[in-house]
Amino acid sequence: MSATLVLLRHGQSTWNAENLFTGWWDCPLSELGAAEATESGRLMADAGLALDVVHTSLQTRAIRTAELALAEMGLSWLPVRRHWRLNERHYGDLTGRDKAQTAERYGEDQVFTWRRSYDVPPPPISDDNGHDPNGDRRYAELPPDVLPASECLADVVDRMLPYWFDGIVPDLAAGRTVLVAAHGNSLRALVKHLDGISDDAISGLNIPTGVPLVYELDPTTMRPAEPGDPLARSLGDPEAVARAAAAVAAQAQGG
Ligand SMILES: O=C(O)[C@@H](CO)OP(=O)(O)O
Repeated sequence: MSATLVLLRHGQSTWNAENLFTGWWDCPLSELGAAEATESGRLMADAGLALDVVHTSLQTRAIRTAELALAEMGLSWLPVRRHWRLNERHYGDLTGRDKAQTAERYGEDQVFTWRRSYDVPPPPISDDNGHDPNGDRRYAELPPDVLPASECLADVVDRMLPYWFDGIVPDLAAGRTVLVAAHGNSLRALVKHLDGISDDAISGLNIPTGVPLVYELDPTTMRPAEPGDPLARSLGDPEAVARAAAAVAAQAQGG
């Protein structure tokens, strides 16, 4: 018997559609994103996935994606738990900036380093940013020491893994089929752990919106029985998934 884990990046958000760095900013799904979320539910139902429990971040786009997918599956009644540790990577002072304009201003190499290097965080969010999410009430009880001002992927791995081990693994160990609805970079962090991807190689992984990734885990190790390409675990048309991943990679090309 294996333990089944489904990872789902939220559908396109309004800030994805506008090509803005989003991070912890709480924008909603776009109309297309809502349709992607519903379609992800259809894909999971067609794949015969009998979900038992759902985990989401504290961000509306992931929460709504799970709601729409579950509604499509007739599973709106499932128990759901939410945690800030599944949030998107905090984009620091890039939050709210246009990705292509940022590449024009600082160069594509610098922006690639900020977006996809493992251990270089963007500059910390500044007082004049205008889109500082940290004062939101949902984070009011977080100790100041864990509230980020900016995060690289290594930071996300460090703050996400405690929730993986303490919040999600116990569900899998109890034999539950688990859906995690989260974000491009919090899922890159989880996939890095699960598939044992190196710090260098993870920079080449881009996860498309609204595509479920299905992991069959060895219940002893809670790692995939067969490590491999995370996108090869996608439900849906592989060519469309590859095109969508390439489009994510290209979001920060200058004009
Ligand atoms: O803006 C963001 O928060 C993320 C995901 O949408 O973007 P990127 O893919 O550039 O890391």
